[in-house]
Amino acid sequence: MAACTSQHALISVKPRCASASFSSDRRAGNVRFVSTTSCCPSSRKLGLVCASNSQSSVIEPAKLPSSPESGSNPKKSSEAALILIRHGESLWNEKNLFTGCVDVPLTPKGVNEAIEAGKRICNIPVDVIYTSSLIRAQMTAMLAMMQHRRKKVPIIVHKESERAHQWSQVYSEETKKQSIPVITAWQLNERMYGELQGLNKQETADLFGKEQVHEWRRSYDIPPPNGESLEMCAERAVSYFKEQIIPQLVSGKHVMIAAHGNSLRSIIMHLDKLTSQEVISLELSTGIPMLYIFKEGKFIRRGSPAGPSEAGVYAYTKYMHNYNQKLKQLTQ
Ligand SMILES: O=C(O)[C@H](O)COP(=O)(O)O
Repeated sequence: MAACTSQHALISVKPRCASASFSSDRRAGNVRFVSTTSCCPSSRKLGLVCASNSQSSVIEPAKLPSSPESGSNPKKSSEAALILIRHGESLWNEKNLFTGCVDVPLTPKGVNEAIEAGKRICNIPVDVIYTSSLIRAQMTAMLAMMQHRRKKVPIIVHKESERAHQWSQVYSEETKKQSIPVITAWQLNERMYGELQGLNKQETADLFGKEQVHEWRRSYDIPPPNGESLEMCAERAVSYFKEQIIPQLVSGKHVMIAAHGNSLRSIIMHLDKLTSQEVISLELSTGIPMLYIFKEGKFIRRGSPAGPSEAGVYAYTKYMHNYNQKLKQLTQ
């Protein structure tokens, strides 16, 4: 099970919590604004609230989520899962270097984080995966999906040229049903860090001052030198989310997005209606999945799904519970 290793963790990764306070309403709970060095003290739940079997606010049953029968053509449903996951630790995270749009792979620790993340979401239906165009997000998505109980094969969709599209066609409907399309989009990339890319974060703070560097890293509208502010990053990431991903959820497809600290911060800011002040304190740990339920046009934050051996995400909704039952039958 992943642990709260980050000094600033959005999410409690303790699998069970005494109470649950799921809400997309930013005023409703003690979610998301966290800065602590201790790991998950129950009195100070970090960010998201975890699964609990005693969860009482169960969403009404809906149609089964995509199942083997529905294949790549899931039925229209009134409820869809949205999983957000920041990539696991990269080689430059490890070295404390500003990374931005530089395409750096995961460390072994990052690989493990992705695998652990996969275990946490292994029971949640996934019909389509979105990742950035950067390898660390793609590795994370793939490694996480290797853990999924449904055992569908994630396949990157190549549309960069007509030939790439043609040459990657699959000619078996059955095989297609056993696949999950992975759509890569530069719009989900990390914010472009401009002239900070490749610099050491600590040395940059020593040189320019802690406050200045914090402003570059966390303010909403102040860009680092020749780079993107969070606002600029949101312009492309949130537009993409609205134009490409929401329609999938509306059609009942369950979506996973593997992306980056800042592209996801901008999406969460949108989902949770955070102000530009509030988003300053929003921190995402590497490799921790977050779950939202999309229902009747609204996003309901569901916390970090617990691992397979703990109280599962199926405690959240009957809909998920039904999917889980079906999955059990299939994989027995
Ligand atoms: O691009 C980077 O350096 C990190 O992935 C995110 O950096 P941040 O914590 O400074 O936003």
